[in-house]
Parts: sequence; C-alpha cells; structure tokens
Amino acid sequence: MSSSHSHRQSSFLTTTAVSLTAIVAATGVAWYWQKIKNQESKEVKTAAKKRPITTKRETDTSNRQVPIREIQTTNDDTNNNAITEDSARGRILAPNTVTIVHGSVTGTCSKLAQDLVEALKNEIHLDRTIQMGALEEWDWWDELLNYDDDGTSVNKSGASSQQEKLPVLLVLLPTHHGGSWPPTATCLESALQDLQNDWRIEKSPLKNKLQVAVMGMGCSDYGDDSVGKPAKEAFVTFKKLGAHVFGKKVRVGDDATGNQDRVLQAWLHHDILPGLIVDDDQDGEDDDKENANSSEPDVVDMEDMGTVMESSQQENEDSVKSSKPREMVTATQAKALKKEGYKLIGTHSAVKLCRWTKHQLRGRGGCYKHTFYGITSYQCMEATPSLACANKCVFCWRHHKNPVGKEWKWKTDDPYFIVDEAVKTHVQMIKETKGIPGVNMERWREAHTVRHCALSLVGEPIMYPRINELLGDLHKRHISSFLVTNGQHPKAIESLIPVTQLYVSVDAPTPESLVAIDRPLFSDAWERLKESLSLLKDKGQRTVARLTVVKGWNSDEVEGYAKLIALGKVSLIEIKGVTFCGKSDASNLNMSNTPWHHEVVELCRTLKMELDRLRERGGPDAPPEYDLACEHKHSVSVLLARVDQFAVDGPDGQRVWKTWINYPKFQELSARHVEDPSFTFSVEDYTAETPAWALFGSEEEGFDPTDTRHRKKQKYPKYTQFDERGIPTHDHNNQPLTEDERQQLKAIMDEKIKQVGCGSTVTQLKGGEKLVEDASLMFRGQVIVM
Ligand SMILES: Cc1cc2nc3c(=O)[nH]c(=O)nc-3n(C[C@H](O)[C@H](O)[C@H](O)COP(=O)(O)O)c2cc1C
Ligand code: SF4
Repeated sequence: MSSSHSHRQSSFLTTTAVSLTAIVAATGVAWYWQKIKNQESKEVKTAAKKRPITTKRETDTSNRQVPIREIQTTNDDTNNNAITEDSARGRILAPNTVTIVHGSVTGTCSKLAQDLVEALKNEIHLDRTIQMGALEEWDWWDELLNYDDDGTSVNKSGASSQQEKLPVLLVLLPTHHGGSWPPTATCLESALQDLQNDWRIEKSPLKNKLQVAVMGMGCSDYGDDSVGKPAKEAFVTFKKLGAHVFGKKVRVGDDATGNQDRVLQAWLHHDILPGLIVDDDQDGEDDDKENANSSEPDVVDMEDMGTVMESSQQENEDSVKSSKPREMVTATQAKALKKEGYKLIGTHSAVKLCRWTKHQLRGRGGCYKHTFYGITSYQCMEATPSLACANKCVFCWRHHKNPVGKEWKWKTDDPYFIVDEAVKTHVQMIKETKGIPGVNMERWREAHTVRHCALSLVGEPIMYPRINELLGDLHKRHISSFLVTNGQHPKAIESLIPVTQLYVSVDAPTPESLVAIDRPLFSDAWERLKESLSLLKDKGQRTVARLTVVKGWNSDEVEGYAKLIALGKVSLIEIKGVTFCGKSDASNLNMSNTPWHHEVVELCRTLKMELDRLRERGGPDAPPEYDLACEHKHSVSVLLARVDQFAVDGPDGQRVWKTWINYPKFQELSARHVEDPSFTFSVEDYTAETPAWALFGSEEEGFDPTDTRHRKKQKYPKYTQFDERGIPTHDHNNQPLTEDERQQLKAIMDEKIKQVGCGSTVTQLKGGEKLVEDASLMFRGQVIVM
C-alpha cells in the first residue's frame, strides 16, 4: 500500500465519526464525505505532489461486473448493504462502489448529486456502496492511479470476488467563465491532464477499472457556447484514459431554463441505469472499439432529454423555441432566492427588508443614505424590477443564484403591478416587525408609508424595458428613487427619466480588474462602463459614482478611478467598504477583504488628491472640485461631494454642506417635468443642509444622535493613538498607555508578524480567494487615522 494511500485512510478515519453521524441520519443508506479539515487536505496535497505510481493493476477478468439484480425500490435503511464505519475506505476504484462527485460552487450540482443518491437508492436494490462528495475531497491522482486492491478496500457487503462489480464514478460539473472548470474542480482537471501526459503511465490506465458518466451544468444566457465545456472535456479524457463511459453524449443542464432536474432524470434512466445493468463482458469489447476513436462527444440537446419534467419548466422551454418570451426566474432560482429572504414579485422583480430599515425602526441608527442624504431608513423599500444582470461580481449579495443575460429577453410584467405589489409586500414585512424587541411604535406606524425606494437590491434595474414607467409610478406615489446600475447598459441611461439620485457602480479602476471583479458577460464591459459614466454629465440630476472597496482586489490604482470619475463629472462619490455577509458560495471573498474605516478614509483622501491633480491639469475633461463631505463609520462609508454643487458659504465664512435632499421639492420638480417635458431642473434645485453629526470628522461619526448606538464587543479596545508601527500608545480615553501595556501589545504584534510577515501581503488562495494580512493594522480597526 502506498504511503499516500495509508495517509489518506488515516485522514479519513479522523473525520469519519462526524461524517457518518450526519450522513447516515440524512440519507439512511448513502454515506457522504465530510470536508477533510484544512490541515489534512494540505497534507494530502503534499502527498499528491510527490505523485507516486505504486501499482499497475493487472487486468483481472474475475473482477468483471455481473448484471445488477432486478431493480427494486427500497427504502430499507437497515439493508445488509449499508456501510459500516470500519469498511469506509471511500476509494474511487474500490469494486462495488458508486461514487457521485460534484464541483458545485453555487449549490446546483451538489443538490443534483444528493438527488442522484436518493434516486439510486430508490432505483436499485443496493449491493453497492454509494458515496457522494465534493471533488476536492479526493486526491485524484492517487485515487485513479494508486489503488491497490489488497482487500482492505472492499466493503463488507459480503460480495464474493466473483460478484465484484467495476466501480462507477458519476461526475457533475458546472461551467465557469468562458467554459473553464470551476475552481472547485481543478483538482480533477489537472489530475486528468497529468494522467494523460505522464510518460510513466500506461496508455489506458483506467481500462477495466472504472465506469464513468458525466453530467454538466451551465447557463445558455452566457451566450458564448461555453455551456457544458468542462463536462465534455472530462467525458473525453476519461474515455481516453480507458474508462468505460456511460452514454454516448454528455448531458448538460441549463440554468437559463432550469431544466436540470429533467436532464438528471434522463441521465439516470437513459445512461446510468442501463450502463449499470450491461453485461460486463460485452462492455469490455465495446470499450475497446469506442476508446480507439474517442472524439469530442456531442452535447445532448433539449429534445433528447427525456420526458420527466414539471409543466412550468415545459412551458419555459417551449417558449424558448416559440417566439413567446419565457419567464426570467426558473423554479430553482426562485427557490434559492426565497431561501435568502427575497420576496419575489411577478416573474422578474423582488423586494427584501433591509437590515437598516429594521435597525432604525428599533432606534439603533439608519443606513449611510440617512447620514449622507437624509432618507428615513425605516420608510425605505429595497427593490429590483430585474433580478437578472450582466455581471457575476465577486461581492454580489445574490450568491449567484440569479439569472444572467446581456439584454432583456424575458416576459415583461406590468410596472404598475410591480410597484403596487412591491409596496404591499414591503408593508406586510414591516407589519411583521411589530414583535421585534425595541421597535419604536411611532416609527413603526410611519413605516407603513413608503417614502424611498432603493432600486439596488440585486440585478440590474435599468435592464427592465419599462423602467421609466415604474419610476414615474414611484414618483407619483411620492416615493423617491435611488437607482443603481452597473454601467453595462449606456443606452438605457441615456433614455432614463430624472430620478432622485442615479448611481453607476465603479468596481474597478482598470479593464483587467473590472473583468476580475465584475466577471462581466459583455466582452466590451470596460467601454460600456466608460460610456455610461460619460453620459452621467448630461443627466442634470444628482449622479453618483459608487465604489465598493474590496481589499486586495480593487483598492489600488486610485488614479484609474479618478480618470473614470472625471468622465462623468458626477455630483457625488460614495466609497464604501465591502461588507462580508458570510462565506458566499460563488464569491472568493473573506473577512480580510473587508477594509477598515480608516483605510477607506485614506483611499478617499488619495482619490481627492488624484482628482485635484487632474483638475489642475485643466482641459475639457478636467473634473470639478470634490471634498470629503460626510462619513458613516458604522457602515465604513465616506462621501466625496462636488464643492460647486453642494457647498455654500455660511454666515461666518465657514463651509456649509448641502448633501441632503429636499424630497418634497424633488417630487414637485419631477411632477412638473412629467407635465411639461421641456421643463428641466438640476442638482442645486433640491438640496438641503447636511446636519453637523453627518459631516466628515464629526464626533458622532455619522451616527444620528437621536438614536442609540449598540456597539459590538471588540476584540481590542478602541485605541486612539499609535506609534509608527501601529502599536497603540493611547487608550480609548486618549490617555497614554503604560510602558508595560505597550510592551504587551508589541509582543502580540510581534507574534502576528512572525505568522504573517512584515508589511501587507495579499495571498491568492486556492479557489481565487485573496487574503490580506497586515500586522500593523491589527489594533487600528476602530479609529480614523487623520
Ligand atoms: C462565477 C460563475 C461563472 C459562470 N460562468 C459560466 C459560463 O461562462 N458559461 C456557462 O454556461 N455557465 C456559467 N456559469 C453558470 C454555471 O455553470 C451554472 O450556474 C451552474 O448551474 C452552477 O452550478 P453550481 O451551482 O453547482 O456551481 C457561471 C456561474 C458562476 C457562478
Ligand atoms: S437605502 Fe439601502 S441600505 Fe438604506 S434603508 Fe434603503 S435599502 Fe436599506
């Protein structure tokens, strides 16, 4: 037995107890792998690097598959074939095993894998071990090459050697950017490549050792023929390596139509089950012929995908073929979105109760838009008329359960219906907050009247073809409109009616970082963003460039941001630290990517300097003057505002900021514009004075003093001053620390430096995550460095 193999077993055994409890409870028959702990997988990787080739298994004809017994449906969890802990070896090439693996990132393939376990459990009277897990849980080189059938790997089902069946591997693979393998599956991708290319390995190392079936997932809305590419590649490579593949084609599910359940059924009934009952002898002969000319397999098209499906999906798919547009959100997407708290409206819209709405209802402070612009957060409705968008941003809240598309091609709901339903649903959610401890009843009653709408929830609101009617209806109801677009639809910006405040998200300062961060569907995404920004300067009303700072991703190259902002001469620049809302399936972010407030402040200062530099250079593209106007430390946000539009001289010569909005005035002006489209109005016509507590540098740090602050317990106290290394010198009351205290803190920092080194390091982790580590910042999370 190879050393890596024996290590593999011991790793597994340390985690088996936990896995089995959860798994056996969940499925009864199937057992699953639990993720091997980091340390263990690191060791497995080290072992894999050595890439030992320990066994060259002889072709063993006694190890042939025998036909599966008559298929019976059984739910008998106590069946003799259930696995016991000590037999749990989990090797892929162990006889009598069916291993289901997936490379799921956003959960679709893992769900399909679970469904497959259930289906197999119900379809066949098991005398095989079924195991299921994520691809990353196996060391593929070791699994496919170094399996030594010394008897320890066989399950205790009592199967004699004559009854041994070839192992079966069922692979579920999503498609990623441009047809690449998802980061969760590159372990298999590289092992397959290495197995093909390593000269030490016999030509068909998997011949008579493994049977494989592959199903892909993708999304045809990407519109670039990438759908199912990794699955096709896996299929072809397994075949080249001599594995017997089930089915002649790769079946691929499509997120855009939500047909994956149906494709799974077709895969199971047309490829897997018939494959499982094929006589092994006949099997071997076919293999020889097939593998001799293994070529690119076809992707099954929709007509071939079996007959098992829900009627709504049928309608969806039928409408693709007919001229009738299909509904945007598939049943699976709807389920995932609902699980995340979205209330769906019609076929493409949603509302969700914002956490700040609840916060302010409880007197715990409003959001940064309350601080910067005076909205009442508890009267604000967060909504979108389009759950789809043309990006897959790394920091997206949607966790990538949303539909994508370059342009609108779906059924279009009536805008008045959307507004009506959105308001009703929002008010219903407000009603449900009555029982939350601490709700201010006066605010709660006021909250039944929606005053603001943030069209920024998820998706791309501007894609909705009837957006102007929707905005018109909001304004008619005296609801202000804050509309956020990702700058991929410049034409829609051009034709947009005046909104209270129009945002373009500027997520990256260069074309390359835009692709890395926004992962856009449009190949000319950068040009689109630039065009959108340029169009802002002619809009007349308040325009905003919104920067979401993701440390390690887009916090450098400030000059690039300045140049982009100069294109639009926007009224305001909002800079906000990314919020980390738990590990997102498809996002590669972690806590270290969340900047501290003082870092965002520093970035604002640098941006202002860059803008000043461009302004001093002069010329038609020179930006106007900006300055730091407001901050909301609670949400790590800072506002830069145009001095010519928002700053006036006070009675005693001091600067007075007017970043707040006179909402009734906006409604009045907008109504006049509707009556008479030749009537125009501009930013200065509906400003209002910013209160002192909301100003940058105020003692309140942007927190409305009428509310009560609830601070989370911090790991370290709120130090106020630091030495040049970042070691605190003064406590939260600005009193000097004693020498002893400073030495203790120094020792803690030295320890951290030992771990992470000096300076700031950005480490790109496996899977693309970027980890930022900087010991000098460890005590400074809570202060603004002036
Ligand atoms: C970051 C990301 C990039 C994607 N890129 C593509 C693509 O280029 N082509 C495609 O057909 N599907 C693409 N998809 C769609 C996925 O293949 C599809 O949503 C699949 O169902 C995801 O499976 P999973 O939920 O198991 O990860 C992408 C999905 C994500 C999250
Ligand atoms: S503006 Fe946004 S963050 Fe603020 S209350 Fe409305 S939806 Fe919530």
